[in-house]
Amino acid sequence: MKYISTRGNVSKIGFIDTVLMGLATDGGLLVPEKIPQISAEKLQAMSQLTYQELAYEIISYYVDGEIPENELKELIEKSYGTFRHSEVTPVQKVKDNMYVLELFHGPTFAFKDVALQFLGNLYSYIAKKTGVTINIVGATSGDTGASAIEGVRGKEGIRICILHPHGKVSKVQELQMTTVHDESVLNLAIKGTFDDGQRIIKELFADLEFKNKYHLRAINSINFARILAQTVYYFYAYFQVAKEKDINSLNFSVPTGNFGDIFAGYLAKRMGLPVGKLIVATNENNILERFIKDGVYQPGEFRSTYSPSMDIQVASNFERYLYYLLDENPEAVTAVMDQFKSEGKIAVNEEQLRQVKGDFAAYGVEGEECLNTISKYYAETNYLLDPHTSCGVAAYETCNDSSEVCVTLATAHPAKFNESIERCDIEQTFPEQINQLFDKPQYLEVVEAVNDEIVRKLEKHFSSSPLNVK
Ligand SMILES: N[C@@H](CCOP(=O)(O)O)C(=O)O
Repeated sequence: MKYISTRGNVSKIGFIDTVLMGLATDGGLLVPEKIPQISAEKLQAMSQLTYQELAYEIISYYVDGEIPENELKELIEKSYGTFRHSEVTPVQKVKDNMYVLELFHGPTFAFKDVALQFLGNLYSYIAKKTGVTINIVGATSGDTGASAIEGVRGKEGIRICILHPHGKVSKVQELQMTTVHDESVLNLAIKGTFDDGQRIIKELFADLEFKNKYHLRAINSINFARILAQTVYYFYAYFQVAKEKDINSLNFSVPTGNFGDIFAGYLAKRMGLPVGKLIVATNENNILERFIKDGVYQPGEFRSTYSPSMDIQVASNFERYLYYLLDENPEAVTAVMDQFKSEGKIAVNEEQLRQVKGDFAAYGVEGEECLNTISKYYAETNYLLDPHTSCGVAAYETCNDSSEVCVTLATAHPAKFNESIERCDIEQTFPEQINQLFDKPQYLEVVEAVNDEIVRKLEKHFSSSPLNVK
């Protein structure tokens, strides 16, 4: 399996180089040259596997022998050994034809752990095998940061710096990131939005001299390994639902801001998983919803919402989808992305819009609807949704036909967003790991969202005492 850039100027690199490169050196995103196809017989055989066995099968297609079988199995075992649920990502039936896929049983109570426990161990493995330096920079709207830090903290040869928007993440998200006291971890709270942080990260990666000098690595979903690890739970959910229901295909409703999680579902579908509708659930920051409905991709005004992890205007993985929408033509992708840079918007033609509507449905939750959905499901089913999952459920209610079976991705535990849960007059019990955070000191620096200031901080952090790789 080889990987190429959506913009055509990186070709035929292997899996480990793809992980290390993060953002493609031509500014595009890395994708597999060919998407592996899984036959119906193979799917049948996979349906009986444990989560870890399934992860091995799926990830193997993409690693393609670059990591020996026993070592890859060990990486996977280690990554999911940290989860609190034996099934890793269990499926719960909430109503007839309506399930949730609980992705929050990892160390930081968010779906990001599924990929970042794996990526953290993978980086550590690569560092030990090859001696390369792993200096991670990432941007977060709340969940990726804590999960990435948890994935790499204490691992030799790895340093990490996370940018988060100051005052725009939940209290628990902030504490999860900033109570980690470790010389390899730097938390920068930027005076700006997640989009500012994501733009800065992409600009740093595009500065190849800086990227190479400081060995920058990505943990955001611009890194293909993130998408890959996230495809596994779509397969797992399908097999779990198929055990109790006769289904020909399954719809998924996916709360998404950066388009990574839904893109993983799109990839699973293209690999051969019988996925029906992929429902994009957003909040008032609804660029994705507007694109899927009208074919125009144009950032709107930033809004702080009850679901802060999705407070995103420009979705990183959108370019990966564009690549497939534009018939895998890198010149066309480059032209469209150049147009986006110069004009601030992209518009697809009618035929392409038909294709988009065939691939996705979308719904953007406005205002109190998020809280009302939490209250309604708590009252009717006793299931407590976090505000992002609530957007997913509201989108399911709007876009799913009642005869179709749908799984909504429960992307985080409600304890991470008590600010919203309290507004519903619901008192929840915090898991002990979250309770403990409130007594700890915090370590963070507040900075302007400007490249120079962040570059200075990174230079200092990444030049600090060398971290030994054993
Ligand atoms: N919602 C994310 C934003 C970053 O997305 P990623 O999937 O590219 O890491 C967050 O919680 O940080």
